[in-house]
Amino acid sequence: MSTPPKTPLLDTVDTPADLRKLDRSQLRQLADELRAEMIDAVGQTGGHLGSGLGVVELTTAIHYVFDTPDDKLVWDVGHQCYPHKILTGRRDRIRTLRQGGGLSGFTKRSESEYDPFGAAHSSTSISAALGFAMANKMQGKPGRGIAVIGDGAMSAGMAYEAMNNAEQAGNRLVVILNDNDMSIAPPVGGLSAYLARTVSSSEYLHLRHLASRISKKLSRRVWSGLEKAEEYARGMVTGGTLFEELGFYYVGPIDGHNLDHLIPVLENVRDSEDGPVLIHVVTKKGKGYAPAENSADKYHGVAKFDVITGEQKKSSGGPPAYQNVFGDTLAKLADTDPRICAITAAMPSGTGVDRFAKAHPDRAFDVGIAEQHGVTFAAGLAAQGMRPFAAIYSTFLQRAYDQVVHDVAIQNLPVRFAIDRAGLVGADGCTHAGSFDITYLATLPNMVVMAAADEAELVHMTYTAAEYDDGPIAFRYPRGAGIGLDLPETPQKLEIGKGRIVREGTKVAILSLGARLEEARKAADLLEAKGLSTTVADLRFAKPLDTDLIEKLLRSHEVVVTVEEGAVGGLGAHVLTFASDEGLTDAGLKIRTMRLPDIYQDHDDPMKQYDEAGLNAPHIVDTVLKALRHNSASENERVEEVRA
Ligand SMILES: Cc1ncc(C[n+]2csc(CCOP(=O)(O)OP(=O)(O)O)c2C)c(N)n1
Ligand SMILES: CC(=O)[C@@H](O)[C@H](O)COP(=O)(O)O
Ligand SMILES: [Mg+2]
Repeated sequence: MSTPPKTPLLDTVDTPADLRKLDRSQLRQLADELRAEMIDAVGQTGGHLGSGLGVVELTTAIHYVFDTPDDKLVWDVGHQCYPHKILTGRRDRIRTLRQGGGLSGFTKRSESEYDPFGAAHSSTSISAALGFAMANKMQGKPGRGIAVIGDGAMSAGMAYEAMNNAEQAGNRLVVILNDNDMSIAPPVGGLSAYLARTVSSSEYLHLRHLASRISKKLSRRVWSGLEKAEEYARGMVTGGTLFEELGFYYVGPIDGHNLDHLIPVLENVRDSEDGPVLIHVVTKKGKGYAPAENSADKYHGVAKFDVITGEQKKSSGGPPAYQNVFGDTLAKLADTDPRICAITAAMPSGTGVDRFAKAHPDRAFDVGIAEQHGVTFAAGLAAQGMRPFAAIYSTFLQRAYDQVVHDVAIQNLPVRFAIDRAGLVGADGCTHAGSFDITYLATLPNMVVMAAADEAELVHMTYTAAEYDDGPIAFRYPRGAGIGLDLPETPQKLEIGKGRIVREGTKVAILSLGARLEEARKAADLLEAKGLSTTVADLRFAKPLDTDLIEKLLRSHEVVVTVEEGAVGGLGAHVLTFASDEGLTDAGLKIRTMRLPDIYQDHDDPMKQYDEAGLNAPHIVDTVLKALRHNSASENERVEEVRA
C-alpha cells in the first residue's frame, strides 16, 4: 500500500463551497494535491486515469468560478470525473471506485447532487446540459448547463445535433471542449485535423490580450459585416469558424493547465450576457504523471499500479483475449479474401481491429466515436460487394440501433457484426454491460445471431460470418479471455441455425447459448451427482433457433432450462415462443429460462457478478430442482406452493 500523499490544502476542501473560500493564489497548490490524491487512489483501485489527470486544473477552475451544483456540470463520458468526485464530497470513498457497492467509475445521478447527469456512453453532455439550461430558463431559475466534452467525444454526430440546437439557450449554456488530441487511441478524422490546425495556427491566448479579446467577442450580439470580414481576413477566426457558424461564441484555444488563463476566461464567460459559448481548452491526457504521459495510450484505462514505478499489476499469460482471437482470425481470413474489411468506432485495441489493421491497413477503418455512421458505412460497403465486419461492443452498438434495423436488416445487407463485451463486463458496470444485444438483434428480420461458447467457437463463427452472404449476421462473445482451448488451425463453417449436444442425458436438458456453457457443464455434473441425468446443448444460434434439436429435447426430457448471458427477451423468450407455437408446453413440460437481470447496480469483478446475476452452476441446479419439484407436486401442492 502506497503512503497517501500529504494534502494539507485539499484536506480543507470537502465541497466546492470550501474551494471557493480559498484565495486564487492557493489553487495551484490545491490542484497539485488533487492530482497526487487521484494518482494514489487509482493506483489502488485501477480505472480510468489519463483523462482525469488531464482535467485536474479544469475541474478546479470550473468549481471555483461557477456555482455548482446550481450550475449543472455535465461531464461527457464521465471517465474523467475522479477529480470532480474528490472535490464534491466523495474523497472519503474514492478508493471504493468501481467496486461492489462503491463509487461508480462514471458520473451517476444517484451518487451526488454534483452529478446532475449520468454518463459513460460518449457525446451526450451538450444535449443534457442544454436540457438543464432550457429548463432553468423556462422555470426562471438561475443556473447554467455546462458541458465538458473531449475531442474524441466531439467526433460523434450527437454533439452536432446538440450544438445545432443550442443558440436558444443564450448564455445559459457553456461548452468546454477539452482537447487533448487523444481519444482512447489517437483521434481520427477531419475534426481532429481541424482542431490541430486551430491549436497550431493561433498562439495560445496570452494573458495580456486575453480579457480584451474575450470581452470584445462576447460584448456584441452580432458582428458587423466589415468586422467579420476583417476577422476572416486576419484568420483570427480560423480557430472557431466551425463552432461560430453553429451559433457559438468561440473562445480559445487556451492552456487548460494554466489556472491564470482558465480562471479569467471562465469568469468572463460566467459574467457575460452573451452565449452560448464554446471554450476550447488544450490539455494533456495523463498530465503530471510521467508513466501516463509517456505511455502511448496515456494510461486511459489501467489496472491497479505501483505509484512509484507506474507498473500495472496485470495478470500475465493465460488464454488470449477474445478481441485478439477475433482480430487475428479475421486478419488471416482477409489474407485470401480481399472483400473482408473491418470497422471500429474508436475502439481499435478493445475490438482487436488494431491487429487486423496491422495486416491490412487499407481495409481497416476507425470511424471515431460514430457507431451510427460506422454501421451504415458497413451497409454501403456490403451493398457494393465487400464483406464488412463492424466490430462494436454490445453496449455501444445500442447507439446505432436504427442503422442496424433500417439500413442493414430491412435491406437484408450482409453486414457482419462482431459483438465484443457481450454480457457482464465487470468494473465498468451497468452502463457498459452487454445485456441487450440478443434481444435487440434476434427480434429483427433476416438477422442471424450467434454466440460463441469459447475461443474455438469464436474462430468458427468469424469464418462462418465471413462466408455468409445471405444477409446480416452477428456473433457475440464476452469481455476477457477464453477457457484455454487450442485455436483451430482450420476454421469450420457452421451450419446456420444448428446447435450441438455437448453432453448426453435423459432427465434434464440445459440449453446454453454462449460462454455460460462451462457453467452449464458444471451444473450437469452437480445434477448427475444427485442422480439426475442431464443433457447439455450449446445452441450456438439465438436466431434461427435449432428447432429440431429443441423439440427433440423438449419431448424427451422432464425439465428444460435455457441459459443465456442476456436480459429478458432473448433466447429464453424465443424458445418459449417456439414451444407454445408448437403446442409443446402442453406436454406438461416445465421450461425455465435463466438470464441476466435487466440492470445490476454494482461494479464488481466478473466472477462475483455472475453470482449476483444468478447465472452460475449452483443457480442452474436450484432452478432445475425447483422445476422438478413443481412438476412432481400434486395440483393442490402446487397451489399451496404458489400461495406460500
Ligand atoms: C458511444 C461510445 N462509444 C465508445 C465509447 C468508448 N470510449 C470511452 S472514452 C473514449 C474516448 C473519449 O475521448 P475524449 O472524448 O477525447 O476523452 P479523453 O479520454 O481524451 O479525455 C471512448 C471511445 C464510449 N464511452 N461511448
Ligand atoms: C470509458 C469507456 O467507455 C471505455 O474506456 C471502456 O471503459 C473500455 O472498456 P474495456 O476496458 O472493456 O475495453
Ligand atoms: Mg481527448
